[in-house]
Amino acid sequence: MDANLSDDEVPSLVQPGANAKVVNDQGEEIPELVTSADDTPQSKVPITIVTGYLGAGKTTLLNYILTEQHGKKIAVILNEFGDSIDIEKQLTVSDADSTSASPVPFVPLANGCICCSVKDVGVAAIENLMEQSGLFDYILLETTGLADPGNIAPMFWLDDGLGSSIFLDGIVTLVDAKNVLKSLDEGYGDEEKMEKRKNEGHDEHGPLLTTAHLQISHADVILINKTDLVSDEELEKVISRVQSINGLAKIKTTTKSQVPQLEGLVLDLHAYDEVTDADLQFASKGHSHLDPTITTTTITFSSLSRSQVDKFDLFLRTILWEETLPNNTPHSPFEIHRLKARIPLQDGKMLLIQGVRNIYDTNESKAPTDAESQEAKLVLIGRGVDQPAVRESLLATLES
Ligand SMILES: Nc1nc2c(ncn2[C@@H]2O[C@H](COP(=O)(O)OP(=O)(O)OP(=O)(O)O)[C@@H](O)[C@H]2O)c(=O)[nH]1
Ligand SMILES: [Zn+2]
Repeated sequence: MDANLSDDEVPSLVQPGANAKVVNDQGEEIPELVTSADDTPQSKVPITIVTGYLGAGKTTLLNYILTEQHGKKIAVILNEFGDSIDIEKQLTVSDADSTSASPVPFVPLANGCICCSVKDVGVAAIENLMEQSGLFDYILLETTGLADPGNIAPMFWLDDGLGSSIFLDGIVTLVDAKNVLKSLDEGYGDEEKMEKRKNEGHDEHGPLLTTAHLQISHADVILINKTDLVSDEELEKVISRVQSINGLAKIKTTTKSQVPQLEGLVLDLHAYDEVTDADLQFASKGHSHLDPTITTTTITFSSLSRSQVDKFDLFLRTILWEETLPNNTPHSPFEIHRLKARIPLQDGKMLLIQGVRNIYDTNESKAPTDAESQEAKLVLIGRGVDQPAVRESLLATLES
């Protein structure tokens, strides 16, 4: 399977403005802000997506969790989300079969957990599973080694049908310490592969994105596993490389996927409903350009007035939906995988923004406490995000 997915393969349900189209006098479509979900009600079941390259230790992690004391009834789903084309097929199948679908087979496990091993059923399986809710209060979804979390996450984050019963808690990516550098370099310097992609009509620039990049750039927690197979020196190299790609994720090293604690590392991450000061502080500690393909960049600026909020929103829509900069500012191509922002407002409130690929969600929260940074921060993960033009264009848009 070709794991290097491009934008035109993003399933239509996550396209911006797909639900609501507003047209102005000139007949131009005015993009609508993705409206934020209300605070997650208690009845919603959290889902953690466990991803990672082939053999990285995903199943080992799930088995470890199921034998640990965590006081939760966890449903484990082994799934094979392929690329977006498969997801669309799965959605169609789920519609056609929803009345006749047989109940998902459950296998009882230790600790009151249940396992439901479904392959190639995708969203339909989870919907069926939800009909049995009450049986469990947490879902762990193991995706295949080739899945792109950037395609999977939005289905659980914003899709209304599913969003009503479950919510995306976070994405945990397992990394094989022994093999990850090789996987990340796979697309680099491979002229033949790049030529083939160009001929297929992909707009490539620079080294190819590998599946390993996609899984690291979308992660909220990264577990660098199999530490027993590498030297301390090699491990340091892996940590630096992973950090240079994704400066937002929490990074932990593990052997046999044995995480030091479950809470906050695998369960209850709240990665999509909170944007903490600490998250962003970590990202802005500075980064090296160890990976030529994907990096994290942090743009800081001062608090915004109400009228600047609209300008900020215009900037976001332009970079996320048009993959360009406002006012035709010249720039090299860029592609944003993940975004978080925490923006103090001059009226004392705080704007919290989350994004995955081209969808984003804005929430307003109470004023920051004295201990928290009063500086506005926008963190971007993706390719080409650290070019000066992005920062300059944001500042110019805010001042316009
Ligand atoms: N040496 C070593 N082996 C490990 C470690 N963690 C897992 N393994 C082994 O690596 C192999 C793959 O682990 P899995 O947990 O099945 O990996 P996975 O990510 O689920 O693999 P796929 O589902 O095939 O993508 C198994 O034989 C594990 O026992 C570790 O920390 N060190
Ligand atoms: Zn597995």
